[in-house]
Amino acid sequence: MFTSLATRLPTALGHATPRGPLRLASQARLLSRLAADGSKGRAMPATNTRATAAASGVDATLTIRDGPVFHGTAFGANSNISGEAVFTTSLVGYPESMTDPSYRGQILVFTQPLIGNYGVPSNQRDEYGLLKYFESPHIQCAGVVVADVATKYSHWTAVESLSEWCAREGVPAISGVDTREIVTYLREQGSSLARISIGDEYDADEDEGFIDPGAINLVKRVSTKAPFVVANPNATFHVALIDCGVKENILRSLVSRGASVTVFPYNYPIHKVADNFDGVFISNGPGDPTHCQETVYNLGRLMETSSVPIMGICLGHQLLALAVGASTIKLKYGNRAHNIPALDLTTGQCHITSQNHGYAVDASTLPSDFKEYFVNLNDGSNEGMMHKTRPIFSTQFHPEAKGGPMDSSYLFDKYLENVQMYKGNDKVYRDNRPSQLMIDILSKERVGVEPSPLAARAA
Ligand SMILES: NC(=O)CC[C@H](N)C(=O)O
Repeated sequence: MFTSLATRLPTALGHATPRGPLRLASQARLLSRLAADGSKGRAMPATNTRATAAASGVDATLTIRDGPVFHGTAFGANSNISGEAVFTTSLVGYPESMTDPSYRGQILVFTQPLIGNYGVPSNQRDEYGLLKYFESPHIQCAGVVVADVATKYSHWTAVESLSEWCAREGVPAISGVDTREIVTYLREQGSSLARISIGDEYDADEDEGFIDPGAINLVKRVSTKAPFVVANPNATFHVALIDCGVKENILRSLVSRGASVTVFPYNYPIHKVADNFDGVFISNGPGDPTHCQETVYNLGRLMETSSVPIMGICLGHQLLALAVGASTIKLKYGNRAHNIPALDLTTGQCHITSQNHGYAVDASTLPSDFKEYFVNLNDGSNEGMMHKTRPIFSTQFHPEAKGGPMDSSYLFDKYLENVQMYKGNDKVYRDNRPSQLMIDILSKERVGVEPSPLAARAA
C-alpha cells in the first residue's frame, strides 16, 4: 500500500521531539416555502475572506496532544489552529481533498512526500455553474502538513502556489517534518488531536488548546442554509439532495447524467417534500454522523412514507444506516486514500475506490431488510449497504472520486436507472414536480456558508 511506500521513502527532514505524556405538501406551498428560504440571500463565494499574513519560511510546530512534537517550517497563513490530525495516502488531488467539506476541522497530513508541484487551479466554473477544480469554494481542512512543499509549480490550470493559496485562505501549513513518523504514530495511536503553531512553540501543557472536531456538529457549518438548485436545462429527472457538505463532483455526477438537483439544508424535513422529486440523495459530510439526529429522523420518516429511490455517499451512507437502526463506529485512524479495494458482494468484483472517512457502519447491526453491499478488502470494514427489495443503496466510498479512480462511477447510473423506473411508475409525480418558476428563483449555489470558523476561533 502507498502508506508503507511513503514510510519507506528516504527524506532529509525535520525531527520529532519525544515529550512523553503532554498534554416540496402541494407544489404551491412548497414553492412559496422554498422561495422564502431562498430569499435570505445568496452567498457568493468570496475569495479573500480569511486572508491573514503569510508565514512562509518561519519556524512552525506540529504538536500532537499527548504525543510527539514536530518542528518544521511554515508555508501558509500566520495563524495557529488545532483539530484532528488525519493522514491521506493520495498521491495527487490536493486541491480537491483540501476543499472537500468532509475534511472540515481536520489537520491533513499528506504521506506523498512532495505536495504542491502542480500548483493550485483557478475557481473557474463549468456549464452547470459548478467549480471545475475544487470540491467547494474554500479550503476546508484546518491545516496542512507535508514533508516537502514545492515552491515552484507547473500546470496549465495553475494560477498560484499551494503556499499562496493557504495564506490567502487563512490556513496554516507546515513542511519539513517527517510525515513517515507522524503517520506511524497516528496508525499506532489512532487519529489524534493536534495543533499547528507558527513562530513560537505552543505551550502543549494547555489541553484546552486542542479543539476536538468530533465533539462539534460540523455538518451544520458546511451545509447550505437555504435550498439552492443546480439545473440541467435538458433534465429528465429532478432529484432532492440533502447537503451535509456536498462535493461539487457529486452534484456534477448527477447533473451531467440528466438530472436537475435541488439541494436542501441537512436538517430540512425531506420526507415532507420528497413526493415532488424523482429521487433523494444524501451527500458526504464532516464529523461524527451521530451529531445529525434531525437528518436521521427525517430519513427514517422518508423511508416509512415514500418509495422514492435513495442513494447516499459516505456520511450519507452512515446517516441512512443510522436511520434504519444500525450503528456506526469510529475507526482507529480511518481510510483516506484513492486506491482502496472494495468488494461488491453482489458480483464478486473488486473496485478501486476513493475514500475519506473516520467512521464506519457496523454491518452486523444492519436490519434484516438490508444487506451489506460492499466490503473493504484491506480492513474488512463496511463499504456500503442495499435494501433487499427497494431502490435504496449507499456506499462508504466515493463513486464521484475527485480525486481518485472512476471505477465505481457506474453507481450514479444505477441510481438514475432507479429514478427513471420510479418516475415511470409513479403517477403522482407528474403533478408535483418542481416548477420552472421554482427552479428559476432559487439560488444557484450554497447559501450562507462561511469559511472555516474553526481555524479562526483557534487562532
Ligand atoms: N467523506 C465523508 O462523508 C466522511 C463521513 C464522516 N464524517 C466520517 O469521517 O466518517
